[in-house]
Amino acid sequence: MGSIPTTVKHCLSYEQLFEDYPWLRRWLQEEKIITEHEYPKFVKIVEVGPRDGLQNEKEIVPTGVKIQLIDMLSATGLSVVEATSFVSSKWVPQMADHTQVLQGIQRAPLTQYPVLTPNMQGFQDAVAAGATEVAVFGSASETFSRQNINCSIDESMLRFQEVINAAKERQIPVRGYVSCALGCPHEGRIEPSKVAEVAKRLYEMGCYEISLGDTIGVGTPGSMFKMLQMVKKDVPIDALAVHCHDTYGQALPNILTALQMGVSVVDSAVAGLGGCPYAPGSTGNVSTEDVLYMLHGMGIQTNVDLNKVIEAGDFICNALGRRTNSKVGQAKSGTL
Ligand SMILES: CC(C)(COP(=O)([O-])OP(=O)([O-])OC[C@H]1O[C@@H](n2cnc3c(N)ncnc32)[C@H](O)[C@@H]1OP(=O)([O-])[O-])[C@@H](O)C(=O)NCCC(=O)NCCSC(=O)C[C@@](C)(O)CC(=O)[O-]
Repeated sequence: MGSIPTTVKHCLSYEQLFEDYPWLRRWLQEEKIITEHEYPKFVKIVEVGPRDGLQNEKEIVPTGVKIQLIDMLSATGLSVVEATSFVSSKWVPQMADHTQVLQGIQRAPLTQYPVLTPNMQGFQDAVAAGATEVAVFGSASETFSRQNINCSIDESMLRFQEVINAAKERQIPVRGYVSCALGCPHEGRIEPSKVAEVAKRLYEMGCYEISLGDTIGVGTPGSMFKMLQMVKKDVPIDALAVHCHDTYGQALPNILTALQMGVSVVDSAVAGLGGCPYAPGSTGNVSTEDVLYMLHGMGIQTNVDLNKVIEAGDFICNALGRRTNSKVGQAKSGTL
């Protein structure tokens, strides 16, 4: 029997075939013809600890501590550190020092420091304070939208459009959040089609990335899969991020599910800090340390130094007088 011509050999190599046609692997997986997964080679971590992590703290965290935390996180190699929120201090007193924080940090050249801006007032204040990236935050739940930002989903979209238009004029990138993507503290289950609708609106309005928030951490790999399957029909997978709170201990499996579906941006908070003041019962975000440990163990690159994140976690936990929520942080410090 003669040797197989090179072109045919190539056709016989699945890896080559998948490299040439990346959609083929996903289609075969979705049709359940193959069950192996292709993971992204690089994952971008969006560190939300200084904002989402601290916004719900009862005692006001000194501005100097927030600044030192952000500076320590900047030194880890993180390319995004969400710094603060330009929201009403009556609603979220912990973020009242937004301007001092943003102006006090030492910006690393390759790191972005987005801030939350719910409306034009927040946007203008953020720009005056030197913000170079902002985020608008909507919800897939009507009730949560009213509780969190005091308006309906439709009204919020009008406000966000104004912010996005003004940001475009200044070439300021805008990130979009969709809260309650896997459940709402008031309405319970949220239809994936509703999440997809809100995500699509934000994307079409000009948000470069849409972060899908499991605000109260009730999702499972099953609900994450169904939700993402719906959303990715309307928003390119490359423009999606996942933002998982760990209330029911499902954050890492949920993130793994998202990675298997092609998501390559993950929000997390150092030491697993956090919770939304308007989401009763929600606990902290998945910890950055645990996400990094999982990703690095899988051979996925992040350009983030895990040991330096653990140091930042130790610093903020000492300042708050509390034990880290990160399993990796606990294991490394021998306090498991
Ligand atoms: C959106 C508002 C401001 C509406 O609040 P409102 O009371 O409806 O606002 P308003 O337009 O009626 O104005 C009332 C007062 O607020 C002031 N005001 C108006 N806008 C601002 C502003 N930007 N900054 C500072 N002050 C502001 C405004 O100037 C006025 O002041 P007064 O005349 O009474 O002295 C309010 O509801 C608010 O601040 N909400 C923020 C809630 C929040 O920060 N939640 C946590 C973040 S979301 C989250 O954590 C979820 C996420 C993103 O992590 C993803 C996930 O896990 O799902």
